[in-house]
Amino acid sequence: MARGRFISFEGIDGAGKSSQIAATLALLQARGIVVEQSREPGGTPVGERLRELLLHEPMDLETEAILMFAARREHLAARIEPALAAGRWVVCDRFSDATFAYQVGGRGLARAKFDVLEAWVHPGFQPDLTLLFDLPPEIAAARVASTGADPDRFEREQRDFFVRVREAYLERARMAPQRIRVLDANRAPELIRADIERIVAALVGA
Ligand SMILES: Nc1ncnc2c1ncn2[C@@H]1O[C@H](COP(=O)(O)OP(=O)(O)O)[C@@H](O)[C@H]1O
Ligand SMILES: Cc1cn([C@H]2C[C@H](O)[C@@H](COP(=O)(O)OP(=O)(O)O)O2)c(=O)[nH]c1=O
Repeated sequence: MARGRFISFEGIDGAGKSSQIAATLALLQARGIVVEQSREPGGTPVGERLRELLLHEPMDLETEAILMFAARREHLAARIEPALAAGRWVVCDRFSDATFAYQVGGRGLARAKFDVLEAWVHPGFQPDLTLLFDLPPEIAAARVASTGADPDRFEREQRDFFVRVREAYLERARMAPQRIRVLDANRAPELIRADIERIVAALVGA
């Protein structure tokens, strides 16, 4: 049986990932692919409990980075690896590129420490495809505000933080241009969906 594929969605808060993830799942299912949806931090009982802490409890930066990777280790072991091995695809809202962008880029975690954690938790493993939703932080912030939901610890950060997060995402994309596809997220949802359909169709056919 062919191994499943792992697709991650990335971008600053309010980039518009959520609705496009739903459309992508529908697209894959319409092609007969069995696909699981997940998210980080989260995706497992342990991971969801860590998510509660990470999103709401103030903590030291290195603690934050280690907990992100602890949740990820559990996610890989309990969910992602078994699904891919059984031929199922996994579509995930965020993965390690988010730690590079938020903890290294946004908060200033030493890059060498990120590299150690990443090499420990998933040596040689990366998503087959990452869709990076790129847009100016002020537009994303207006979208987040318009939802009226209570902002979490990350969403409460100021513009400068998201400028750094965005730049780190783009730097990461330059390091892995085959895997990370940058989408202009400051467009109508239908246009973004059309790009995703094209990119995902190529992966299905590959
Ligand atoms: N392309 C778009 N143009 C304008 N508004 C959008 C677009 N995509 C999403 N939104 C809106 O922006 C808000 C945040 O979108 P969401 O998908 O939750 O972002 P994310 O999951 O990346 O944080 C929602 O209210 C959503 O309806
Ligand atoms: C996976 C991950 C997420 N995060 C942050 C980014 C987001 O602000 C937050 C949760 O992500 P997300 O699920 O996108 O938030 P929401 O449900 O509000 O759309 O966690 C990191 O800082 N580092 C990471 O490694």
